[in-house]
Amino acid sequence: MSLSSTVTVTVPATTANIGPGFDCLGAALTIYNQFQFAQLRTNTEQQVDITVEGLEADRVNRDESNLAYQAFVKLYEHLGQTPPPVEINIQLGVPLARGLGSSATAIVGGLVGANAFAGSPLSAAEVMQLAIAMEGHPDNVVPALVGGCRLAATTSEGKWEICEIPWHSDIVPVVAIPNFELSTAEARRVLPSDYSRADAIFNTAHLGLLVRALETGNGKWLRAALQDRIHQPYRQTLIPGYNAVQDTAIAAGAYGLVISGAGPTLLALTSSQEAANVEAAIANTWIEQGVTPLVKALKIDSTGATTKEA
Ligand SMILES: Nc1ncnc2c1ncn2[C@@H]1O[C@H](COP(=O)(O)OP(=O)(O)OP(=O)(O)O)[C@@H](O)[C@H]1O
Ligand SMILES: N[C@@H](CCO)C(=O)O
Repeated sequence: MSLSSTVTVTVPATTANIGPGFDCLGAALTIYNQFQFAQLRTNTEQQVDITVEGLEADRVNRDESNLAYQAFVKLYEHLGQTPPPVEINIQLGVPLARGLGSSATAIVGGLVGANAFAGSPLSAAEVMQLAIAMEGHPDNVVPALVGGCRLAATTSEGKWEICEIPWHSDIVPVVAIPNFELSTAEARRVLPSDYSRADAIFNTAHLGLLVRALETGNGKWLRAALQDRIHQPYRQTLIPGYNAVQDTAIAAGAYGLVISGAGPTLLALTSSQEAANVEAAIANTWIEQGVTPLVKALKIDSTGATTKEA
């Protein structure tokens, strides 16, 4: 099998949970990270040479602890092979630790890059299983790999069943990315380990309604469906100004506003008509609350990770 000498993997950001879909629902967004892998020619024991450029580049590790490299090694370990020495160039467009799936881009980039580098021995489904195992939950890595909005559920054999959730073209995702980080680990620590039957029923009903609302574009359903009792009530306190921004976004015409992934980015869903109003209202209110956000209307990426080999 002929092996590629350079592999470039482009991976979209993702927004996970979307209100009631904690740890099972996520969508790919039109912001991207790029990971380029090339053979490292060296006479030393050096295994990896990492360069990072773009947004917040100085915040990413350049040693063997780098998550994209860890994923690269993981795939070779899975194959029972020693990973080759590799040069990795990372171009960052997805802000780090903001609830937009930056870690998922690194995991997907490393696994997909290693698989292509090794001559594609694993199927897309096998790469997906490895990615979910590395991230610990499917809601970022699955849409990062295959694009679109995806619901993931385990089968009785413990595998993952992935279902595409159609996203109505008039529902616009607006992200408000604040100027501070919140690690997923920290945002998971504040969650309880048990929930009441009432909360379980509440989220089951709202997730069902959300799936239908996303598909049909029914605004009345969407307004009700974005409520959640599993993670948001516990995480809101980690995000200054959350309630004020939510109120103002809804007053400006958003169907609702939720925490993107583990936060602190906030995600408003709105119609294309109201998107500009909602963007301005969120930005002004969060600034009044002392937080400087970057607010952007995005689209759903329908492709997921793409690979170029040279
Ligand atoms: N491009 C990258 N290359 C290497 N490591 C990365 C990259 N992007 C993120 N990481 C690692 O992932 C960490 C952030 O992961 P974390 O799960 O806390 O946030 P997130 O993935 O951005 O948010 P969320 O999971 O809520 O969407 C970073 O601190 C860094 O260690
Ligand atoms: N479902 C995850 C997404 C962030 O990785 C969480 O909310 O913790």
